[in-house]
Amino acid sequence: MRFERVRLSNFKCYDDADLRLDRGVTVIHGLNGSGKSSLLEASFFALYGSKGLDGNLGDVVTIGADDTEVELWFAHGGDSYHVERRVRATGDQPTTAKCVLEAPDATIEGARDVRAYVEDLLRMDAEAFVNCAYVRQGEVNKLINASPAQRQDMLDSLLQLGKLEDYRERASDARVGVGRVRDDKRGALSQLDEQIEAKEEKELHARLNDLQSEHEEVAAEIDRFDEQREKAVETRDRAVEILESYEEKREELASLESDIEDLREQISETERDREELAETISDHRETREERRDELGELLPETELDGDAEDPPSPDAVDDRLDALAERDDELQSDLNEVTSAVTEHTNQAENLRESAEDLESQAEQRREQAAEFESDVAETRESLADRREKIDELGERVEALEAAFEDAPVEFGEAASFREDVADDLSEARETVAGLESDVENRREQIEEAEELLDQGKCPECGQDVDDSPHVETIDDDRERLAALEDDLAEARERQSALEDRLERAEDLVETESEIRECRTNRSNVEQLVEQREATVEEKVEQIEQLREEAEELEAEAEQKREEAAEREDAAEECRERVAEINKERGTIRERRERLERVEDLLDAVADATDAIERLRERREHLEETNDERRERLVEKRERRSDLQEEFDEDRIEQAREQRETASDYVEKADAKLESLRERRDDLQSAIGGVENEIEELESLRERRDDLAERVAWLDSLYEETEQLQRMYGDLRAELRQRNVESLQAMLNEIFDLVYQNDSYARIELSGEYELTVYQKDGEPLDPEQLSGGERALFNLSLRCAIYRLLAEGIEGTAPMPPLILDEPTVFLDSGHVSQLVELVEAMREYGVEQILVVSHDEELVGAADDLVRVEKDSTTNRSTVVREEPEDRLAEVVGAGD
Ligand SMILES: Nc1ncnc2c1ncn2[C@@H]1O[C@H](COP(=O)(O)OP(=O)(O)OP(=O)(O)O)[C@@H](O)[C@H]1O
Ligand SMILES: [Zn+2]
Repeated sequence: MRFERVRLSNFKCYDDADLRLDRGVTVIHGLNGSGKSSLLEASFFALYGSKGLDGNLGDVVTIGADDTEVELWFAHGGDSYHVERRVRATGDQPTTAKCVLEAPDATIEGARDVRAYVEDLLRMDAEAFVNCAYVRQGEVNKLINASPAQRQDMLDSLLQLGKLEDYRERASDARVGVGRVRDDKRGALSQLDEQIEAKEEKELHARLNDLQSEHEEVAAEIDRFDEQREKAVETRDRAVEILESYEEKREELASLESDIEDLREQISETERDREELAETISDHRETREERRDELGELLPETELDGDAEDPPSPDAVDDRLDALAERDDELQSDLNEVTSAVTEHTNQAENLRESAEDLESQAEQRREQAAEFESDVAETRESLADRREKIDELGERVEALEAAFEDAPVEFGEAASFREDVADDLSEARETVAGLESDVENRREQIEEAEELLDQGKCPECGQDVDDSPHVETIDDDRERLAALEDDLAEARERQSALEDRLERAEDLVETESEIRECRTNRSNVEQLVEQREATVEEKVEQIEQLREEAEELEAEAEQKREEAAEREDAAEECRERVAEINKERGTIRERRERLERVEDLLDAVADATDAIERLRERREHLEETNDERRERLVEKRERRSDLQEEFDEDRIEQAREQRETASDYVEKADAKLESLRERRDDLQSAIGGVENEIEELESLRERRDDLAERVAWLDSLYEETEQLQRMYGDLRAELRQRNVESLQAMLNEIFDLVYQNDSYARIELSGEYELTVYQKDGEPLDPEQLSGGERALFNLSLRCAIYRLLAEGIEGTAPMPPLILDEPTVFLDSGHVSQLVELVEAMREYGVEQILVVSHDEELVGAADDLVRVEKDSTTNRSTVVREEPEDRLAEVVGAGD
């Protein structure tokens, strides 16, 4: 078994640490308190949980943190495993919040199950692990101080010798159990013996003999009495028989008397019945005659053949009745047909009359409509004449207005544009007049100013004083110009007024033009209206003609309908006559049928009477026969009675009575005797049965006793076997222990020799009772507790390694051993012994230990490592880290430092 990797989080002084571990020797080094031991403790905790801890579960959680996580990967027996635990320290009690072990074949959850699985896998619990593989810091004296018994327990459990003890105890339990059963059976056996003895004392066979001989005597006496009794019974029975035969005869006589009386009575009763029957017959004959008379009267009124003496057969009457019924049915169906024909014809006549009326009223409507249209046409024609006058008027007006354009400056239709042109010219002319008026005004003012200046002697142009008047010519020019302007103005004014006249004329023309247009439109509208009206009038005239034609047609149709209605009416009347005929015929048929039915009844009555007469006559004859028979029987019975009366003998009867009494007395007495004898015999019989039963019981008791004795013998031998087995397991354990003790002692001596250099001690002895003794060179024994501290450390190491080897060699292959873990093994050792320790580690590796983990800060041990792990604690945060170092580098460093 080998640790492959351990990962921590918040475990004691670690925040997070992840360390890979290889085969061979790994040395973990670092300063005191840096966390080396904690690293090993964590791995151990991963495997065993709280059982692997010295202290409280909560102590492993970093102070101030909520929870810690530890994961360990390890290889075992060729498979890989991974176990993970999380401890939560919040709340009152630290708890395992998670615990999972992933094995190749399963995943185990829960602290208890995981621990059980690990114990089973490694075949050791936490205690055993510590004892063989994990030498904890400061536990140097643990094994040395232990008592031999403790050592024995420890080694037995490591070597699994405890199992043998279990077997031995089981064998012992079995032995005790068998012993208890055997003792029970023995008790039962002695009880049986006692019962058998008690039964034998009763001398059962002698008693059986006595009872049997008495039984035989009683049986013989019973036989004798039986014989006597039988004879008496015979005598008695014979007497009884005789008496009984006489009794029977007496009874027969009595019954004969009563029979004779009965027969006589019956005969006379039957004769009375016959009288009555004769009367009934004559009644029936009378009735039959009456019916025949009535038939004689009725028959001639029917079409039937025959008379009262030779009446027609009922079948002939039936045939007649059937024929009449058939005819009646025919008439009935005819009647139905004719009746419905009456209804049909009447309905049709009614319908035809109605439609004639309807047609007539339609014709009337047509005529009224035509008259209405005629008056409409007359009215329309009058209004048309008015309209035509209006058209002529409008034509004249248009002609009058058009005359205005004959001497006009423009053609019809151009008046509007003409007016526009004139208006434009006029406004131009007005502007010209205004412009000229203002020019004239300005010029006049200028001239007046110049004249004023001139009057004052100044230049009219520049306002300078004028010596002579050089500029006077200018005023004259101006005056000329003013005159010209005034001429222009007059001219312009004339043109304006001419244009004003012309505009007036243009506006008149525009107005005339629009009036002409209006008149024309009106005329064409009226013309159109007239045209329409004329068309309407024509249409109406045509309609009037058509309406009148239609009225005539409708009237003709109505006339036809009335004729048809009359025809229907006639047909209905015919049918009604037919109904009357049918009803009459049916009346006669009914009468004839009633008559025939009466004939039928009478024929039935005659036949019934004839039948009754015949039946009654037969009955009367039968009664006569019966009475003849009875009379014969009466004669026989009287003869038998006189015979019996002769046979009676009173003496013989008396004798028989006496014999019967004597015999009966004897039988009674014999019965009483026999009863007491039989009782006795039965008592004897049951006494014999009881004794026989007891003898049988005795036999079965003897059989049971034999069986039980056999079983006790078998239990004895079984008890012996279990005893042997118990002893064997005990011996085996002692033997195995002895062998282990010898091996362990040899290994212990070998290893101690290897590590202990001083020559003080000869050998170490391990006794069968696990006493440890160290022998000095001079042969003096020494308790290991008396050794020096360093010697004790070496002794302890040797013992642990020896145990480890013993186990490894003893159970190699089946359960690979855990890593050998040494925590601070160099404490108490001088430098020389440290070298020896290096040797021991080497030796253990050579013995085949797969993985050795050593915690030490000793340089020499560090030098011997395959892998080196340094643990450091940050002094400010107080948190530890792990680093893997290369041993060569370290060596070089050490060498370098030594220079
Ligand atoms: N729950 C905890 N939280 C934080 N720190 C802890 C906790 N428990 C213990 N420590 C600290 O962790 C350190 C670990 O001690 P450990 O025994 O692992 O050291 P070491 O390297 O083996 O020392 P030495 O060489 O003296 O044996 C100690 O300094 C201790 O104070
Ligand atoms: Zn430590």
